[in-house]
Amino acid sequence: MTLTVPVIDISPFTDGTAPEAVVAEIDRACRDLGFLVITGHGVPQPILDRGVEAMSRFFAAPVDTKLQHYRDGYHGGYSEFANMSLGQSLGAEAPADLREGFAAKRHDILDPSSPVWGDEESTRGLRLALTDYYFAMNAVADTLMEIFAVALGRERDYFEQFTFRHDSNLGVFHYPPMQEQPLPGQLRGGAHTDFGGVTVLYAAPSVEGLEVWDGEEWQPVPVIAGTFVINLGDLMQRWTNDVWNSTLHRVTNPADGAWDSDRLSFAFFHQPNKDAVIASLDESSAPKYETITSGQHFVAKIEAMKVTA
Ligand SMILES: O=C(O)CCC(=O)C(=O)O
Ligand SMILES: [Fe+2]
Repeated sequence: MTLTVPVIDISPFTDGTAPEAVVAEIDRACRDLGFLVITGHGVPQPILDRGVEAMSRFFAAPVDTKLQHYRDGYHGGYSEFANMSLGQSLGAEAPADLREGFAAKRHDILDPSSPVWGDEESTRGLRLALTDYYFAMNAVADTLMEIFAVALGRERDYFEQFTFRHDSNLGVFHYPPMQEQPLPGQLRGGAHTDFGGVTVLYAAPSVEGLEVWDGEEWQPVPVIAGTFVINLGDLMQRWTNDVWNSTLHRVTNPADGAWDSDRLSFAFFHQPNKDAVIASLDESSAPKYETITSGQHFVAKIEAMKVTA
């Protein structure tokens, strides 16, 4: 049987009309590919639109302007085109991804003088748009963690103790129009699994390209305006002792005739508190992994992804 990416309306959980049904559907999806598309998430469209508008303007600026949002040695802010390789996180050499990005963690969002904002006066609009966006995603992640807790046989608020002072990363990625033939195997985003707990991805309206490996072939993730793609990261797979899955995915290049298209995506990588102790939540199986903190797990993963060539 081919596993698919289901589309799940989560509003019956939040409004209390049919929480068990939502929990059961999400548990199923997490056991299968660990990928799902959610509707009924309650995030107002204008918050998403403002984020898209602010980040489109940001990426359209000259590189010199964007580099004002970068400081050597500081994690976050602007990262130039093709300086990272998602594929490399799997351990082998892989070509750089055909994208540029911008990243902010919660401590950046809360600090107007963080290096990620560059010249605060001219970029205040960007900061405010991303602040609203960030906390909207935080709320979606909190709801998902409640659903996850119930699905894993815990109280609804179980994960709060692990996430209350999280410093999750919001990554915004711009995949520019293709200028030249890519290197062999070079993609907009190489095949990888996400590292953390759960990712909330918004890729509408410039959507096409995200694919998930179902064990046999690459499947396109359903593209539906106003929805989020949710996927589990490696930390959640480990935390559930492999009962749930973190699955390989990638962003493909546009077809030959569509090279002038660009693509924008927002990925909120929800990560538990740095000091959260991750030990198997599955009581029906012997633990397969050592206990680790969320912070240790993250650092090990991120180091592997840097392009060294
Ligand atoms: O841009 C996308 O649609 C997905 C990007 C992604 O998977 C990632 O950055 O982890
Ligand atoms: Fe990813």
